[in-house]
Amino acid sequence: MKGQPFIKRLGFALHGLHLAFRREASLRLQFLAATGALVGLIVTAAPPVWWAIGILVIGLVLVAELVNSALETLSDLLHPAHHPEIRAVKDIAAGAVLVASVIALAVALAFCLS
Ligand SMILES: Nc1ncnc2c1ncn2[C@@H]1O[C@H](COP(=O)(O)OP(=O)(O)OP(=O)(O)O)[C@@H](O)[C@H]1O
Repeated sequence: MKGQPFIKRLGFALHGLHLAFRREASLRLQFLAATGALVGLIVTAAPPVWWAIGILVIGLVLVAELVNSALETLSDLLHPAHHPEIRAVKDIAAGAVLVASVIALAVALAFCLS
């Protein structure tokens, strides 16, 4: 499947986003939070630098959540039974989402205090 045209690869990526959004409640929640953050930037007429920072941290959280979802899906397919290493994979991926979310909260706090 290597060397597909760009439009096809774009289709695969959009399919992945659609699947993740349909399957993962946590991604839908993060998306809702991201929408809330963008509305907050609009209503406060935030300066461009805060838009840039806000969009970066929103992207960081959503990307972490998408990678976490992909790893969960792969783990469940390859090893549906309980295994300490599957637990490690899932917990580390969840840790990545936690780190991204704490960074996003810290940025939101800094914005509120600015
Ligand atoms: N096959 C497994 N072996 C060992 N531990 C597992 C396994 N599946 C899940 N776990 C443990 O349960 C936790 C939750 O796993 P699960 O796949 O339900 O992820 P989740 O974060 O609840 O998923 P979602 O993001 O879809 O809500 C994992 O972080 C891990 O600690």
